Amino acid sequence: MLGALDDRDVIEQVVDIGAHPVARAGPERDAIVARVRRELAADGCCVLAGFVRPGLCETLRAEGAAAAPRAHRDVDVVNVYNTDPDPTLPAGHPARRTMIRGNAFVARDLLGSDALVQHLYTSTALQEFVAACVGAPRVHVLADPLAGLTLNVVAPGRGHPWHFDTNEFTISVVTQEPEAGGVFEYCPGIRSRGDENLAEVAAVLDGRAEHLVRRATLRAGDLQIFAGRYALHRVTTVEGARERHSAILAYSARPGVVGSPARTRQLFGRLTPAHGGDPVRVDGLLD
Ligand SMILES: O=C(O)CCC(=O)C(=O)O
Ligand SMILES: [Fe+2]
Repeated sequence: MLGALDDRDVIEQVVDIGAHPVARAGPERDAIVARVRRELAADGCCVLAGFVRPGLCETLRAEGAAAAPRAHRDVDVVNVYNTDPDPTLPAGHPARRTMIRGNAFVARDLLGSDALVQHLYTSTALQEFVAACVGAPRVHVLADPLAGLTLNVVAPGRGHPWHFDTNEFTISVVTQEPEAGGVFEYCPGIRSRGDENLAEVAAVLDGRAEHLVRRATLRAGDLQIFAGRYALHRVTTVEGARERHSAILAYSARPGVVGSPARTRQLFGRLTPAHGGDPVRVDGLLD
């Protein structure tokens, strides 16, 4: 399908670089970076529509669909922070609100080492572009062999409930659209490094804060850049017969980021030797 891939070629072969000239530094890439930064500053979210070449969208979809049965499909009871229940917290605290997590992740090591999305994830050119977009000197793939790159599988009748991400920024590509539902909803910047903003988080969970909720239309092959550590977000219930699949490419400005053992077990049902050490964290928030 793709010839031998030198790193820079990945972007040129996979991305519709006519529409999105992001492969090399220069004025054209700068213009896209400026747009992404504007949208991230205003909204915490930017969608580059038609990022993947149309001819490769079916490859991405088929590779995802082939991997989807390997998702860890435990239906969990979670809170927005994905932390353990803490009965010492006051009754109105958002961490005490539980939800059903109906989505399931395929871990990176089960996606197929030669899948298109693996090449995209490790592409230096994509990382340079992402770093420029998020204003970091560079970004790193996670040191986590499971969570760095995942396929998020949301089956009909299920949703991915409100949550915050562990990493500051996430890049994602829907690889298979649902027939209906499965909408990405988010509340940009609802919390910050120093402020959990518990009252508004609770209001969103209670459905009392529609004014804070935005919706992104994500079509297969679009690239979404999303500031998910500080934005509460979810995928609404998928309707119709088809699963919703999205590839989640997690990067961090800090090297060595690995998920906590508890979260890793929750998401993937297992640990690897990489999950033994002291986790590198980017802030002191609840999760
Ligand atoms: O599948 C998506 O579009 C969002 C997934 C997400 O929020 C996550 O994996 O943390
Ligand atoms: Fe997320």
